[in-house]
Amino acid sequence: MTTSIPKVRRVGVVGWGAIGRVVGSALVEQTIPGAELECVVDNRPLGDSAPAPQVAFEEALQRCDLVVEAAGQAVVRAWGERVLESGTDLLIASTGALTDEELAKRLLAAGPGRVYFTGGAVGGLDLLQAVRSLGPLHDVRLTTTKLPSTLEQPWMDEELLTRMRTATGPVEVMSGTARDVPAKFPKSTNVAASVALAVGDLDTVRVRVVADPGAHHTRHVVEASGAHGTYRFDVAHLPDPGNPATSQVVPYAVLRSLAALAGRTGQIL
Ligand SMILES: NC(=O)C1=CN([C@@H]2O[C@H](COP(=O)(O)OP(=O)(O)OC[C@H]3O[C@@H](n4cnc5c(N)ncnc54)[C@H](OP(=O)(O)O)[C@@H]3O)[C@@H](O)[C@H]2O)C=CC1
Ligand SMILES: O=C([O-])CC(=O)C(=O)O
Repeated sequence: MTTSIPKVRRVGVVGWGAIGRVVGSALVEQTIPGAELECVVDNRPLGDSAPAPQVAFEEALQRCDLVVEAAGQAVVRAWGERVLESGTDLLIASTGALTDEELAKRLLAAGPGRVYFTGGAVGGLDLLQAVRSLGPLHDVRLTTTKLPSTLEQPWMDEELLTRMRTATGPVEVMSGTARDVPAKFPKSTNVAASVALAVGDLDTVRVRVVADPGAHHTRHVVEASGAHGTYRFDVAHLPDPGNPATSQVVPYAVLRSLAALAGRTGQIL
């Protein structure tokens, strides 16, 4: 009998921010058996603060067999297909990029690398994806509530900005579908696209974005119903102290995804 030597995934982290730093540091500390940090890609020179070589994206494709995108939707658009065509797998955090359905189709068709999406800040996606096999979900709603400052966008007019800045309670800042909302809040509502990915339709998912000065926890409530049941997932996360637009749990969701990709046994799939 021959014993096969498990392959160690050589991981490149793109984006050395709230998510990337925690993911990269955990990989260096070998908390994910079968995965190690090979290199880091970021806009800014990181100097000694990165625990692995900082390289250009092209070099990361030579060195890695798995790239974690933790930089933003623009990076998925600019690099997604090239990563996959180079034979490197890609784990995406900025799922909001999938609201571009042409891009989503191209990513799913590209290879030989494989594309994956982390569940990120929202729960229940596995169950919604399973339920979808029984038949479509007719009514899917997501309500995301965050601190007003994390939701301010360049396209907002003075009236809305003033309303958000002077709010003493919850203020609805946008309602729309998972097709519209992640493009308007690219760093803050990727969860809407993640829910749409699970239920298989951007337009079915109705999204409300609420700014609340009392939202010391970021809250995502997913409610769904269909012929086979009703579902409700309600999460409240502490925000990352350095980047309150991102919940503290998100890098750990990425690490869980990496553990599954590295073949960790006992993993909940
Ligand atoms: N699925 C989910 O639940 C969630 C997804 N996200 C997604 O993850 C992304 C990262 O989140 P987070 O870590 O909190 O963000 P941060 O802003 O803390 O970090 C992102 C880092 O990526 C860098 N970066 C941006 N563009 C590029 C580029 N083209 N090439 C290399 N580096 C780049 C940024 O540099 P600079 O600042 O100079 O631009 C920054 O250092 C978010 O933009 C969001 O799209 C976030 C939270 C939840
Ligand atoms: O971290 C969160 O709670 C959600 C978030 O920023 C996103 O969906 O982009």
